[in-house]
Amino acid sequence: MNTLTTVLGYPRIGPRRELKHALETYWRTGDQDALEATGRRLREETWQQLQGLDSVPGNTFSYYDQMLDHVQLFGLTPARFRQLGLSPLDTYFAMARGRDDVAPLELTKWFDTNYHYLVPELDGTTTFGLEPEKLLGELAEARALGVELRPVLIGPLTFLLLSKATTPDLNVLTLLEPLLDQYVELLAVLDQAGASWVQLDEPALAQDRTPAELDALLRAYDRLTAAPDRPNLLVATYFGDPGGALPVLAATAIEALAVDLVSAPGLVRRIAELPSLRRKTVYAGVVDGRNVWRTRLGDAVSTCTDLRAVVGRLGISTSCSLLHVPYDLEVEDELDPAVGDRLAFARQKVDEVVLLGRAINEDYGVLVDLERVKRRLPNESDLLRDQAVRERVAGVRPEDRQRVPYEERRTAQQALGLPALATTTIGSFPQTADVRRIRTDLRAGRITRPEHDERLRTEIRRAIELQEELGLDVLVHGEPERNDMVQYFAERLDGFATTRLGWVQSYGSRCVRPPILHGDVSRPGPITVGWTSYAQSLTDRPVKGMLTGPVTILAWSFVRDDQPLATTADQVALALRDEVADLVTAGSRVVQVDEPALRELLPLREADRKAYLDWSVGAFRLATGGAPAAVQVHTHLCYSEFGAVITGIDGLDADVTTIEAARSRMEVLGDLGSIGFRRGVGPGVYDIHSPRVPSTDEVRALIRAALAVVPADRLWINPDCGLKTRDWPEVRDSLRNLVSATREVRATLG
Ligand SMILES: CN1c2c(nc(N)[nH]c2=O)NC[C@@H]1CNc1ccc(C(=O)N[C@@H](CCC(=O)N[C@@H](CCC(=O)N[C@@H](CCC(=O)O)C(=O)O)C(=O)O)C(=O)O)cc1
Ligand SMILES: N[C@@H](CCS)C(=O)O
Ligand SMILES: [Zn+2]
Repeated sequence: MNTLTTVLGYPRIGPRRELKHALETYWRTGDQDALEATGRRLREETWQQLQGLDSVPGNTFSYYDQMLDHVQLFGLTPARFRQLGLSPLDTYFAMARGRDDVAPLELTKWFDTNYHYLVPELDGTTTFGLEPEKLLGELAEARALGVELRPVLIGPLTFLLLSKATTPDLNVLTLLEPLLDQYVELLAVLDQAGASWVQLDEPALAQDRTPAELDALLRAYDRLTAAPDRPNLLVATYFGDPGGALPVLAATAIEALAVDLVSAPGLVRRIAELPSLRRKTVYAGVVDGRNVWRTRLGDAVSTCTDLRAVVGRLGISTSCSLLHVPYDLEVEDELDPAVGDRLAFARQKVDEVVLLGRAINEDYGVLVDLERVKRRLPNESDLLRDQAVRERVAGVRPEDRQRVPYEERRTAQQALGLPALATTTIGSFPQTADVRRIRTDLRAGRITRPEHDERLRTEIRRAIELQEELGLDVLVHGEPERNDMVQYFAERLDGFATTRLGWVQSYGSRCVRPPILHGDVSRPGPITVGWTSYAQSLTDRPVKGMLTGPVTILAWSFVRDDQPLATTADQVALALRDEVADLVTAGSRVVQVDEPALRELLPLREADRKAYLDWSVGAFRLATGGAPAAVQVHTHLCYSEFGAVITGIDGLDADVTTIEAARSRMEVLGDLGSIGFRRGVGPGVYDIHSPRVPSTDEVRALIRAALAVVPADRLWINPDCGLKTRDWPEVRDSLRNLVSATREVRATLG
């Protein structure tokens, strides 16, 4: 039987971020026709690019987020949005972005990736419905172009487990049966509409699952496969080994299973032990959907050949959706060929899948081509090696990761003269179109480097003046010189390459261009010192030096896979350690090292977490361990639930930790309390994800809630995260309220 080819999903933001631009225009002008036309065009282009595959995934397009699409699909729009009386599209965007006094759905990390999804809300009164118009419209649209789609849905178990119970004590699994009623109906509707396959994504199976959850999985797929009118079902597991869920799925009557052999190559052996899989199609996810290295095609062919021997029918696929990689390497005309030749983006990965399919189907000519491609791949030892960096990492001593005890530092830092409930912000100020234009103008040669620098200094002056006027205690320079908090550093470190158009969706219309960490990392010279010193020269108040930490730099880059992440993290940490030293020499008394992604890289399974926290916390401490006692080290975390890394956060040993908390109404305080966190902490009191200006009353209430857990001399008052996505008027008003609420509460302290 011939081997089948597919990919599990595709990017949707557009090769030149067409969807981002269309969305932001729509939010400004309300031109729905233009937005829909862009959506249609992007879908058509995607289907064209996927034509060479045996099965083309559908429903990979979304105007904002696939989980949010399922909220509408299953009639789960919370009442506070329905009451707004908006059109379906505007209701959808209201859930994503909030509106006036209506808070949006929570935004959180999609597993251990840098993609963020909106969290569906469930409560004791939840009832499900079915609104399949988007899915049906797309099927018809594709069919008119001669393309048959395999609609991709989030599987029922993952959907429930990723949702949030908004009433206490609701076990979301109790909603499985009524939700399955809707899936059964949906399958019938899709069957009726001519879909012969449906893909159900169950990435939650890569996490530890309880027996009750595995039982729910069995019930779910027994029920779905027993549905009278349904397409064939492909269940996709990815981001890791599905563990105990593998035999459960194998025992159900699903027709096909997709497994991620990049993150879990050992699965081939486990699959061989399950005779029921000899009657199913198994898709081998051998092309990495999350990293940009070319597939080692020869190795992939051997893996696929091994798998083919133990399953009913072999399929070849990507390890997960290609949502997490950029569109097309071909447009990257500025990449060093020594790096570029080792890469494959989404389009190239589709070609790899097609090529592998042909090779497995015994086309020996293709195998010869494969070998040629393989030979062109540089040998791992050709990676940019820097002996000095390797020796320095090898020479790191435990004391390099250790500052003097906190109490000694606290005494030394009293020289900063900060009040109780010290106020600060997280770093960035609005990255307006004008600020971005400064960089674009330099790049296009419209302004000179000195003009560029002067315009940035003007931005810094504006940020410092505002902070002084508002009366903040520890200031920031506002980061106007940075395109992105990771890319900026990557552009200034050896061992990284950056792309021109390698955009990857982070959330909604927001994108990032993850740098490519391809060799040994070192710092040719100071990176941030000039801007920070300039800002400090404008004020007597302390200005924070502002760096991105080693774990976050790794998490938000595409990282070499030929050595342990721990080694790569230490290389980055040493570069940052030198930057900290230079900042201190230039007069910085406070240095912040952001680690918003500390939670993100946390392994999905408990058993792997300790080792991760050891090296990640160690890298942060190596970056900051050289700071003298009198220098106050801050760190900042956001975008996550922190419970699972709370001991890691403690282990960072930062003097002050600012952390997202406003959206979750200070949930993190419970976690900090549970470990007896004893250093400075700033739980966010201003939700910066929404344009809403928090009132003084609101901020005061959050400060009071925090004071119940953290004493005033260790409590910091700050927003949840940086202000780069906000406008100046909102920022001014919000920070004014933040400072006045703080002053009011301060006045009541004994
Ligand atoms: C904190 N977050 C971050 C994550 N990952 C990162 N790598 N960085 C992060 O900051 N993950 C978790 C969160 C996710 N949050 C965000 C928030 C905001 C953005 C964002 O705003 N992204 C921007 C792109 C940023 C950027 O690289 N800008 C460049 C390029 C600007 C540009 O678009 N230039 C145009 C020309 C414009 C002109 O005016 O002429 C062009 O090149 O065509 C820059 O500023 O120089 C976005 O627009 O989406 C991301 C993640
Ligand atoms: N210093 C960064 C942290 C974002 S997580 C900022 O303020 O944007
Ligand atoms: Zn943040």
